[in-house]
Amino acid sequence: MKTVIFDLDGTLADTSADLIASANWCFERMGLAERLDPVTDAATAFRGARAMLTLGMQRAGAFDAERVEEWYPRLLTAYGDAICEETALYPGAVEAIEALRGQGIRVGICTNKPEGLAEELLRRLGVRDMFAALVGADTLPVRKPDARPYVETVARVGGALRQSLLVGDTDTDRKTAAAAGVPCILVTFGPTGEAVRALAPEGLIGHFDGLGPEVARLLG
Ligand SMILES: O=C(O)COP(=O)(O)O
Ligand SMILES: [Mg+2]
Repeated sequence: MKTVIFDLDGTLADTSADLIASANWCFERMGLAERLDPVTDAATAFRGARAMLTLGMQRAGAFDAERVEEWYPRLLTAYGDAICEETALYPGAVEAIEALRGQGIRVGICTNKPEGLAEELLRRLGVRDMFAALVGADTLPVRKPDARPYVETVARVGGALRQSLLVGDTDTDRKTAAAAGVPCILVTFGPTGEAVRALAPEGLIGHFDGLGPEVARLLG
């Protein structure tokens, strides 16, 4: 009944370039000269569509919360049209997940990407069938860091909460795991690097090679 639940953006896949391209598509149409950078603004991309819109508007000195909400669905539509141009799974992700599955460990995805976009991306990456369940930002009325999407993902893969953990990349994942009362492994290969240590996760991995040993240590 051991279960490992994965975040998607910034954890399983580097989606930053395609996310930022969709934000820049919006800024162009909004008449803003500001553009986000696919490398230096990657951490903001992993915080999602609203975070990217907010940053671009703030930098342009044109932040407007209503305008963020107005452009949010447009950004998602643009993103959905070009969701897998530059996006790639992180090295070793497939092998590490297959190894967990080979040990009978259940695996699922709990993401703050809207469910339809997450389903589409995983299909394009050819890995949707590896996961027994996927819960997205709009699957339930609440999203991470609320514990409910995580608890629901564990239930949908047929796992037991007390023998589960979350692998993620941000403080949202760390808070979600804490709210659910389960361990959290954070990845250090993303744009925040070793600084994720400050979030005091129960485990850290710098490469997917390290996942199996960390899961064994934390779930026994
Ligand atoms: O789109 C977001 O807000 C982040 O998505 P994630 O939860 O898969 O990292
Ligand atoms: Mg993430």
